[in-house]
Amino acid sequence: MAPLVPMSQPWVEKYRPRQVKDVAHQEEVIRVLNNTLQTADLPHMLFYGPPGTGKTTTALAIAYQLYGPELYKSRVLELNASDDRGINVVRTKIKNFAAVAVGTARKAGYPCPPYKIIILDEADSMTEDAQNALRRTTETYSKVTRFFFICNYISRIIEPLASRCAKFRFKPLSEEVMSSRIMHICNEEGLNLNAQAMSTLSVISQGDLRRAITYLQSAARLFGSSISSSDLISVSGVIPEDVVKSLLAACRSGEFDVANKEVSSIIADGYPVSQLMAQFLDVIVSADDIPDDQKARICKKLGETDKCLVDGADEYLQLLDVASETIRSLFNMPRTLVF
Ligand SMILES: Nc1ncnc2c1ncn2[C@@H]1O[C@H](COP(=O)(O)OP(=O)(O)OP(=O)(O)O)[C@@H](O)[C@H]1O
Repeated sequence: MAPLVPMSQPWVEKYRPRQVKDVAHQEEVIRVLNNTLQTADLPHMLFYGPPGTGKTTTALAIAYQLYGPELYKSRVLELNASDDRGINVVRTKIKNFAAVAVGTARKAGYPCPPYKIIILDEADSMTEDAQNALRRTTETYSKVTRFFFICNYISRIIEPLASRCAKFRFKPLSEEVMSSRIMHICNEEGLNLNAQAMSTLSVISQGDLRRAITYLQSAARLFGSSISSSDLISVSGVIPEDVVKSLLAACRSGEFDVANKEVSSIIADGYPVSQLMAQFLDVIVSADDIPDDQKARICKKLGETDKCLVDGADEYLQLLDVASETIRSLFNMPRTLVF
């Protein structure tokens, strides 16, 4: 077995870009922000987009480039998902920090503007009351404090708050960008990842670089410096492709007993059904030989089943329901025809 790789710091932190210009794949956002950094006169900002695409990294980099290591701690307040998100935190912690004015400071190489920054990660998990209270706080203290709101879903940020910010959308990272960042980490950490493992990592991380780096570090910790595709699958909780394909093959047989046997075996093996459904959806959507109307029927059932699972329904019955509807769709059986 290859030697195990000693770990200390999480690699997502170790390889987090420190400068705005080093954030990959968000050229448009970075161009505008670099211009803004020249004047050091920032508006309130709202960064939104899928997970692991560089939103937090960009906010931290801007703050660092403005204040440098010495002033950073006193000028920047970071609040993330582990902090309380209710109205009380807005009335106390945020307000207390935002209200105190700061003067101009001089630190060589850093603009040190005369305002502070509050970075609110996962702002879309804040209650509506808290967001309303924040709206007033951002207005009242806008001369002395700038806010960076970070979220995945902009629709969950109340309009009066969103409209007070410059909005920046972060795109999911392309496979090439993910691969090049991963290659960089592999080179630095002395890891060996073949082309198949790289492609698997890209597929299972779905454009989320944080997830890709975390899987890579977990695999290195468990399997050493030579990492295979199956090592990555086993640390990711992703269901092996052949299990998903066997379920579809069983449905294609058109026989309920065959599908039921496959479903029972999947449940007995303990695979999480909601994850299986997500992967089954990908297989259905990308199947060239399934006509659109059949795909639509199966996708609708997957959506209904997903909701049932969230509400606590039985995994075996839900998976069997998906398999049954898949057979019905593939063989154009009317809904009333039940096995
Ligand atoms: N565009 C990018 N360029 C370079 N590295 C990136 C980029 N996006 C993500 N990363 C890497 O992934 C890690 C996580 O990124 P980050 O915390 O910025 O994601 P995020 O968009 O804020 O995600 P979330 O919505 O889950 O908070 C970073 O430490 C960095 O190593």
